[in-house]
Amino acid sequence: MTGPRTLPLTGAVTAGGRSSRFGSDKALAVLDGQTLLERACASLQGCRVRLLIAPPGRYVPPTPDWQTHADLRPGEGPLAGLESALTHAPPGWVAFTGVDLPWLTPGYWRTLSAAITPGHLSVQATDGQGRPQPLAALYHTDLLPHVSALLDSGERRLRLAAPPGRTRLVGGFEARTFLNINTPQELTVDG
Ligand SMILES: Nc1nc2c(ncn2[C@@H]2O[C@H](COP(=O)(O)OP(=O)(O)OP(=O)(O)O)[C@@H](O)[C@H]2O)c(=O)[nH]1
Ligand SMILES: [Mg+2]
Repeated sequence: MTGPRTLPLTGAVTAGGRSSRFGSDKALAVLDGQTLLERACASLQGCRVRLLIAPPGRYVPPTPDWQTHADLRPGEGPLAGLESALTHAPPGWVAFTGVDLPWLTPGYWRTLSAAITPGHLSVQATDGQGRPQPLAALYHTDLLPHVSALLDSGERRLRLAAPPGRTRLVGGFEARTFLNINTPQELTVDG
């Protein structure tokens, strides 16, 4: 899936995990004829720059225009994946997600992009319970020093990547948007 580069963002898919709950590499698990990695990348195909954050050589990106970059500190979780994405992205906004949210769409990212406002450094969707979704969010590259400082201090929680006062929250999404695949059973639940 190619199409016009309509989103003035860097798209980044973090795929450096071990899929320990899934039992095999969940990035390569298939849903409706596409791997989870392909589905995540497809939602971001309209971005100007596309980054796959994973060990080089682990995956063949869905199209050749995805640049693969390793973590700066491997094995530390998605917050370290975000650090690598913010390091390798050109200055500006990064649409960041994982491989395990198979129902994200280009329209999802357009909605978050439309909510970018001066003074904010992150735009995050909220689910039906009002909880922010940091694994399918926009982050500004200006957050890099903050994210690196968190990691330096031993912090690993992705939800701390953006200070609440600098985060714009957006609600109103369909429930299945945030269905997250951690086990093979979750893949068989129809979104
Ligand atoms: N770059 C990078 N991405 C990661 C890392 N750990 C997890 N991820 C990615 O972050 C997303 C969500 O992580 P998890 O659901 O915890 O995935 P996981 O760590 O592979 O699975 P579990 O081992 O079951 O926790 C997935 O896309 C993972 O590939 C990491 O150390 N580095
Ligand atoms: Mg994990």
